[in-house]
Amino acid sequence: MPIRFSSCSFGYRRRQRVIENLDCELPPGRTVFLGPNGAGKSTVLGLASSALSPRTGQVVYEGLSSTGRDVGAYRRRIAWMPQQLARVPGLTARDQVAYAGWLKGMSKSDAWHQSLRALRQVELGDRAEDKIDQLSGGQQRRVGVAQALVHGAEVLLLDEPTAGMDPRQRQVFLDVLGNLSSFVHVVLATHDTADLDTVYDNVLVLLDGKLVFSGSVEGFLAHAEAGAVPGRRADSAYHLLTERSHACVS
Ligand SMILES: Nc1ncnc2c1ncn2[C@@H]1O[C@H](COP(=O)(O)OP(=O)(O)OP(=O)(O)O)[C@@H](O)[C@H]1O
Repeated sequence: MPIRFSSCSFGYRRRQRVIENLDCELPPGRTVFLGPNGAGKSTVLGLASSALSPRTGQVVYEGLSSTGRDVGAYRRRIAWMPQQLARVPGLTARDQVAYAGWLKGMSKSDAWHQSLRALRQVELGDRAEDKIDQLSGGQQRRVGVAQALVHGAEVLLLDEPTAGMDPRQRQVFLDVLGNLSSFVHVVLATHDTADLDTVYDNVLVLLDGKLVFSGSVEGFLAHAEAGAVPGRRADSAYHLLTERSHACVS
């Protein structure tokens, strides 16, 4: 599936360069996207979703460019859940999910029908008729995942979906990920390295807008300190990779 970045640069303001000449692929399967605050993860996901347009270079998914005349077809195949969910107060959870489907080009009746399926997928079928602002923060994030799932996209880009979830909600969410069809590819930005080896296939690590690691979970964990206990290997690998790369950059 890969979403391919070719010589991509992007900044939010003139002269700002958050991403510079990025050449990389977001791989197929389940990918966890790590990096410190401000590394540029949300920016990369925004570019991959086509919500942001690169200043130079291009982002391509299966021959479709994220900008220009391909953008509609590109967006139908890729779903994005940003960190800040756009909630419409007064709408029910189901209205909100159906609306997201309609925005992606589904007919009203199809979006309405599929919205309940998507809410059931995130275990919120019984809350479908509740107003969105009556749900907890973690439940609202699961509604956001349902919005990403409603139109049957091939790629889900999820930006810190488990932020603010309690351990039970987080487990529900991880089960949802585990139950997705193998035809759905996921790239998930997070600071959470727990259960990395049981949930994901691939790891990306971004630092100052540059990828300092892209590979399998096993390849990533091989960077851990020799003595790291099993539950700490992911943390150890992350810290060693980012510290080493910082030393190279500075
Ligand atoms: N709307 C914006 N306007 C100006 N600068 C921005 C904007 N959004 C992000 N930035 C800057 O771009 C850089 C990358 O931010 P980004 O949100 O992509 O990082 P991140 O890795 O997702 O961080 P976090 O883990 O904190 O969510 C940061 O320096 C940030 O200050």
